[in-house]
Amino acid sequence: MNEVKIFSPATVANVSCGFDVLGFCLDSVGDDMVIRKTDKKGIFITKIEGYDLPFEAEKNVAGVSALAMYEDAKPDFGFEIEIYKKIKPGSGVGSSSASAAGSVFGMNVLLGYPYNNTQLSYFAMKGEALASQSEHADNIAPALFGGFTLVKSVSPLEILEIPTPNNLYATIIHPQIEIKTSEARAILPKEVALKDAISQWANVGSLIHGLYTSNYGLIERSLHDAIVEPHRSKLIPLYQDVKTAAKAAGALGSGISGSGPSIFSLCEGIDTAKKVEQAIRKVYANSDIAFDTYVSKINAEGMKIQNN
Ligand SMILES: Nc1ncnc2c1ncn2[C@@H]1O[C@H](COP(=O)(O)OP(=O)(O)OP(=O)(O)O)[C@@H](O)[C@H]1O
Ligand SMILES: N[C@@H](CCO)C(=O)O
Repeated sequence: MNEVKIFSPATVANVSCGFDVLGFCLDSVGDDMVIRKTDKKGIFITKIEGYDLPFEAEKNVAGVSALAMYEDAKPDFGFEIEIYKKIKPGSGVGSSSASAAGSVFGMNVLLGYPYNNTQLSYFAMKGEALASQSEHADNIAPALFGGFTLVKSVSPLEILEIPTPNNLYATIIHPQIEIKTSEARAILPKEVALKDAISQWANVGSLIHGLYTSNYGLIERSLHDAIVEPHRSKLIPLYQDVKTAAKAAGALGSGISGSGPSIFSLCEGIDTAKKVEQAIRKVYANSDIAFDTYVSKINAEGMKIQNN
């Protein structure tokens, strides 16, 4: 095979209590990418559609992750990358991760699958670091593995797959303002109070238990963030109003998606997810901020090959 077309999904990182460690994969939104072998050695980004992003491999997250893998694999040919970007950069649903993970996923297919998903996550993390100025894999892991993932450690990289309850849906609202991950990280405190840390790790443990046992009530009681949300929520207009409206419409809970500005709500059942969508649309409809919304099943598969 000389060319592979892929769907590279959007993802939600943090999931309220799991800053930098938890994430899940979305089904209804993602980028398309084409990766092709070339006779000329090296990594070449030859097409970018949708958003204005750098073509130089060293300045594009897709190129940085591809170069990291290329230097390890040392093939006697090169790769051309085309990016059809649908996920707005800086939207909080893993735009940079979709590109960073997509390029290495496609290259791995063309190389005959020498790397497993954890090794691919390692290369993708190098690309993600260009965007956020820190190595974290909470968007990359769900994009590559699908479903919910927990990044137990980045060094050495260890990723756990968490089962997804069948009837769990996500509703996303994306206010059209840009928040750069690097800036949203810079405002976070360097130290946290012990009482907040206790509440946070209790919630991470109980959320994982709720996901394993499809206990929606426990998932609901675990979707809290004592550490990051108090700081970042100030960057998102109408954030508390969205949370309140989503809860009143039946959501299990809501939180900042990644570093924002998107806000996710987890819901039991598609009907509730759609009701939540209508409710949160009303919050922003009364403002002068443009927004879009969507409902997505949790994508258990992650990246998809689209070749016939
Ligand atoms: N291929 C790419 N796709 C998206 N962003 C890229 C790419 N290459 C470089 N970038 C840069 O990365 C930044 C966007 O990444 P950032 O992590 O801030 O947003 P995000 O991925 O949407 O957010 P989050 O990680 O919170 O979900 C922008 O500055 C953008 O120019
Ligand atoms: N865990 C990361 C996700 C965004 O890349 C953050 O919240 O900064």
